[in-house]
Amino acid sequence: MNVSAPVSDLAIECEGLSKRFVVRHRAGRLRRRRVEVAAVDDVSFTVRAGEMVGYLGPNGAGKSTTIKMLTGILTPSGGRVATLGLTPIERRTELARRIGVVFGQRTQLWWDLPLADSFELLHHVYRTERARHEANLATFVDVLDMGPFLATPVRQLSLGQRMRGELTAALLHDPALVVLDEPTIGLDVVSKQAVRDFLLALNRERGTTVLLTTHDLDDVERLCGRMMIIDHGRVIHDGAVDAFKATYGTERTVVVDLVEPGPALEVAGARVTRVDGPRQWLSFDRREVTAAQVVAAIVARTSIQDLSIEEPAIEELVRRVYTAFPAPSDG
Ligand SMILES: Nc1ncnc2c1ncn2[C@@H]1O[C@H](COP(=O)(O)OP(=O)(O)OP(=O)(O)O)[C@@H](O)[C@H]1O
Repeated sequence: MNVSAPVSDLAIECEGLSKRFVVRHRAGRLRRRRVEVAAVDDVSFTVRAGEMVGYLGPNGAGKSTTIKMLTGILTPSGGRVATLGLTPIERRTELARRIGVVFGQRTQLWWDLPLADSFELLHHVYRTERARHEANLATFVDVLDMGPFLATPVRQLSLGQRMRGELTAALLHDPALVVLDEPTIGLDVVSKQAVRDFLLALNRERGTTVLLTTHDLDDVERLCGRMMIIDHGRVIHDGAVDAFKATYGTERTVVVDLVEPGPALEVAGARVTRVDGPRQWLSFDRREVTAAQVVAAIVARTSIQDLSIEEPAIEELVRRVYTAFPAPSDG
């Protein structure tokens, strides 16, 4: 496919991209009804080389389906897509050498072999230069702290250890673009941080383009300059993370565990939205008060045992986008 801009400028380009699945629903005891699902519906966007973009959406929104089309796993039902200047489904092998893909739920590691053996096998699969392979591996083992479990069979690794292995497997061949599907899902705090730091360094030091799907707004906030939100197959928001937060992500919630259950706390600028025994949820607009002010006001009134600050969930943000810009009727 000819793309209008030089390959080096655009890592991903899709226009009117769609994917429809036909599913059969039970209709009565014997009959089944064919129902068409528009998993991705007329999606257009570009990602410049060197960008880090978050692709967010609730369950079933169409994130994985988009990624599968970008990487040549699924054929689009309509529209066009170019990844690193190539039509993915036609140039799958060539593309595979130039991109890295991590699907959180699937593995590209050999289950029964020690982790290190998978890396060695991938060196042969990608036919990377030995010196480059060794140098990359040494860096990744160091940064992701994989030394202690390199000799462990993959099936015995914890989820966090395996995810570090998956990232390494996807990046050993120096891809220009890495596509990550839920890279931090289910990870403990330490592994999450290790994965995020690693991706940031990769982008900063090597200029690798990163597209990641996630449910986790925290991932996007820490990693990406830009976020797209997909819902029911359509991109309903595409813009800078900062601007989005300033518009939609202004509400925060302090969750506080009191030493003793008590009446709803009264704190200027915050309101109690839920009480469960000694635990209370206080929501506030961070343009009006800071979390520190809310916490200080609580501590001045009562003794607390613990507290945390919650970000709004992606489902809530999607709702706010719709409230601000009601979706056009599909008619
Ligand atoms: N192979 C398939 N056959 C039929 N329907 C499918 C298939 N794959 C996905 N779908 C449907 O397409 C829609 C989008 O699914 P997709 O997996 O892309 O969403 P997602 O945003 O990645 O969700 P999640 O966050 O739950 O992984 C859903 O309604 C899903 O049920």
